[in-house]
Amino acid sequence: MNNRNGKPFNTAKKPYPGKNTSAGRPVHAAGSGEDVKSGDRIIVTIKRIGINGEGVGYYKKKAVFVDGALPGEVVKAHVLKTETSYMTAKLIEIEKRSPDRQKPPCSLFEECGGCQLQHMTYPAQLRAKEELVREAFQRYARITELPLRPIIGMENPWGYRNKAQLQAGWQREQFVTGLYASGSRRLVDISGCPIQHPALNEVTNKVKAILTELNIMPYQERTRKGTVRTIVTRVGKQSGQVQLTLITATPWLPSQSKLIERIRKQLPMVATIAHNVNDTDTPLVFGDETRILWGDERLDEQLGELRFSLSPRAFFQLNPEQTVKLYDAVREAAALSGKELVVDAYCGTGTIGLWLAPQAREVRGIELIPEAVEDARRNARLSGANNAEFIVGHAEKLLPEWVNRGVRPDVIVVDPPRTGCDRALLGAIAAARPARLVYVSCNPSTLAKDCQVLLQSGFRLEWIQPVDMFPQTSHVECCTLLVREDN
Ligand SMILES: C[S@@+](CC[C@H](N)C(=O)[O-])C[C@H]1O[C@@H](n2cnc3c(N)ncnc32)[C@H](O)[C@@H]1O
Repeated sequence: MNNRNGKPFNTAKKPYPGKNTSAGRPVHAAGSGEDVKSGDRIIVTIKRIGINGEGVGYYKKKAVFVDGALPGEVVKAHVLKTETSYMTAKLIEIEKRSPDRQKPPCSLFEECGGCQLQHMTYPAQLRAKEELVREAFQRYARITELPLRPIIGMENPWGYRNKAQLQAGWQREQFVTGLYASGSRRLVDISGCPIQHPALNEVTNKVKAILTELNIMPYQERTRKGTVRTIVTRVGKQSGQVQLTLITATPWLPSQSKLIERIRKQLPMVATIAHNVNDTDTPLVFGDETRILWGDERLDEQLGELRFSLSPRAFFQLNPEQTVKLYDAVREAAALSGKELVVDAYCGTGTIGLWLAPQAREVRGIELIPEAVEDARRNARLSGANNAEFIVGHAEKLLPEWVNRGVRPDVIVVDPPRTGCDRALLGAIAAARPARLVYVSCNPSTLAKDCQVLLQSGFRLEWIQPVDMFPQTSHVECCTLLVREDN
């Protein structure tokens, strides 16, 4: 099950301060020496924020995860589960409140699985994210003196998301769209999300109303009846145009021409209406087949000076404003002089490779999804980058093949999914011995684990630049520079 970042859902539950389900149970203070069982209440001092946005404290040296608690707070919590090395507990009462606590601006924060940190002021979120990176490197790479740069935050940390992916459902005799609640398949009806670009909220709501008028029903997993599974919208930051994709469980879309006509009339900002079919039970949002029903095949987007053209399924960074800052950090890390061969592994639509192409001799990108590679090639043409080529394949297969054939990149950039780099890829990087390795990551834990492997194969960690790509959530992106020890 994925959330709207296309990442696994946070399985932790949101807090319900004030609800006490353990009446009559003893309250233990930390270090009292008593054994704690599930159902007991404990008093914990929260030290930091965990990877899913939960508060982390310690009870007799055992980590306690308390959803909704903030660093510096002393909380009374109801123990839910005890394991050998950790416990999970539910927040009952805040005994000492953090000055960083705020009323979550979105009324759905407690229910919706999208954001984890709205109960924290933005400066505190940024500090917590730096701590997450430090903690990951301490835990997984045993590095305590980390060359961590201050995180780059946003001036306005709202309305930044350029893409919304909302599940369709049927509730109270109505067509609703929303996200699943944390750790469940319960759909939370969302008619306006404050971290999304306002155009996405408007388009989704109007499309939902048009579908209702035309009696086109949402698909329901339980009954396997209905049509529309997901409404995906993506907005171009410069143009304000919206690419709309309706994902259906059925191979057809009823009342198609009326649907197109009404969308065009009521939503002039929609530049593409696409239809994707997903009739599988997998957690993947998109199926294999996408048809353009009306309008442009691709959405135009611009990052800095570069122009991009995006097909409905292609990956593109969700926060364009912060992406420019992230890619600038990549450019600084790559320190190109014009003579280098750069490999951009996990290149998506070629954005990083093309950012670097003007300063490189040659760029080669590797990407698994053929449509994304087509987009990358088109983007290279749009940007006039005739020194960049993009190849479909697994990075962990292609790079080792190239290295075996004697290819020696000067700079390798990797930007893998949350699971991190494949071991075969890390081995090939070690064998290729690039002067610089730039590791872009959205998961500090896998970044730290992979860095530990790379540090053992002759690289030195120069710096890590965290960038807040997803304000209000617990996600943090990092650009990390590793250089060869012998350089
Ligand atoms: C985090 S995205 C990065 C995309 C791009 N660098 C950007 O900034 O937009 C990771 C990309 O890796 C691709 N991918 C996943 N596994 C891969 C693999 N084994 N080999 C090559 N690409 C892969 C995904 O399709 C996705 O486009």
